Amino acid sequence: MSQLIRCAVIGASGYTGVELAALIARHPQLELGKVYVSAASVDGGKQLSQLHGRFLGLLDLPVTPLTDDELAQVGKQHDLVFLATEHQVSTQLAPTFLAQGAVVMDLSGGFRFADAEVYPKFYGFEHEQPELLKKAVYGLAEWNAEAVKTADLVAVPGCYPTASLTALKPLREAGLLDDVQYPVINAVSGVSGAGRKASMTNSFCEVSLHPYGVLGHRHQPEISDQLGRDVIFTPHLGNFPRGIVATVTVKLAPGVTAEQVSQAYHNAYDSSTCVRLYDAMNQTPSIKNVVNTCHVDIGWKVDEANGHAVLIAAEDNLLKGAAGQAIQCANLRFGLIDFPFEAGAAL
Ligand SMILES: NC(=O)C1=CN([C@@H]2O[C@H](COP(=O)(O)OP(=O)(O)OC[C@H]3O[C@@H](n4cnc5c(N)ncnc54)[C@H](OP(=O)(O)O)[C@@H]3O)[C@@H](O)[C@H]2O)C=CC1
Ligand SMILES: CC(=O)N[C@@H](CCC(=O)OP(=O)(O)O)C(=O)O
Repeated sequence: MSQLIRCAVIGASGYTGVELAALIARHPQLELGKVYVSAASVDGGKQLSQLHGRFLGLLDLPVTPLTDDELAQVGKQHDLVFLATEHQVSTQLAPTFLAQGAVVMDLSGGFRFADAEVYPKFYGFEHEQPELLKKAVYGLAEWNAEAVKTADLVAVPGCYPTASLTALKPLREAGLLDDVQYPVINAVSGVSGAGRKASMTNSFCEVSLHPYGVLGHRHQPEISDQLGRDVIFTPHLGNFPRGIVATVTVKLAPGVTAEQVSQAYHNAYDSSTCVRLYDAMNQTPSIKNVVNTCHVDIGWKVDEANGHAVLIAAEDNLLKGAAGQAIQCANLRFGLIDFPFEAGAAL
């Protein structure tokens, strides 16, 4: 493919949006077109690198307010539109860009469920595009690559589901999990997981380390839906900026050995450039090893005597948990190189 794919980012001043813009700007086969904020945003017209100094020299371009005039053009002027916007905003914008002929990658949860009934219960709004829910493809890149290759609307997974599903799916698909006992997922996220907008719960003096969304977080149905079985999921907010560690306790099917578990991971991921395996936990996956990368690191340990295993996944919530996975999906959809995973790629 010689022609560059022209990309727009909606919500570019946000934490995932700016990471997307930076990945696109460095991608040899993508071209960064316009980057947008809401029509009335206080940041309209400012340089992206003025809002995020880390990208000075790379993202010296203004953020454009998404006015009605702009809205009428985005999907005509770009081949690919990334939505790094809040869930309901994404559901309102996606149909317009699709109708204009663009491919849409949505980082929100707005299209992650085929069943519209999930939305009032877990997202607090009625979904107004139930027909699009059936067309959207869940963009867990290592598991849905074939479907992503032909999708016009990709629902990029949530950050916690990416870590949890990457750890659990190899065992589930290989039939190694016990049928009765729910996998138990405890995960800790850095504060950027909550976005850039100020709020009391995310303010410096309020954040310590605490669970939230207990038995009611919207990522529980997302993980269960994609895994094909119920789980217990408890997220925690930690006092660091970015990264997620998910520690998952599972009961194994009767007689499953450590060797079978190891084999399932290698079968699933040996050809993946994104997933790194920590065999036998000689090292423990940690945020330090994945932050500012697009990798998800997986470790595990099996106790054959009691039939349980502990699985650990670590990722950068803004990269493999959001923008990096969106770029993986764009690579699949447009038949591009495996950037940013190919040798020598710098983030
Ligand atoms: N943060 C994370 O770790 C992850 C986030 N996600 C999802 O990705 C999406 C973006 O998250 P995040 O980057 O954290 O969010 P932020 O709050 O950091 O950014 C939101 C962006 O959207 C813009 N925006 C708000 N309303 C509109 C609108 N009507 N039209 C256009 N732009 C708008 C905001 O700018 P302004 O308000 O100035 O217009 C800002 O640029 C969310 O759906 C989130 O759930 C998914 C995985 C991980
Ligand atoms: C720390 C924190 O607040 N994290 C966010 C999850 C971010 C994410 O993955 O976003 P989606 O909403 O797109 O699924 C939360 O728990 O709501």
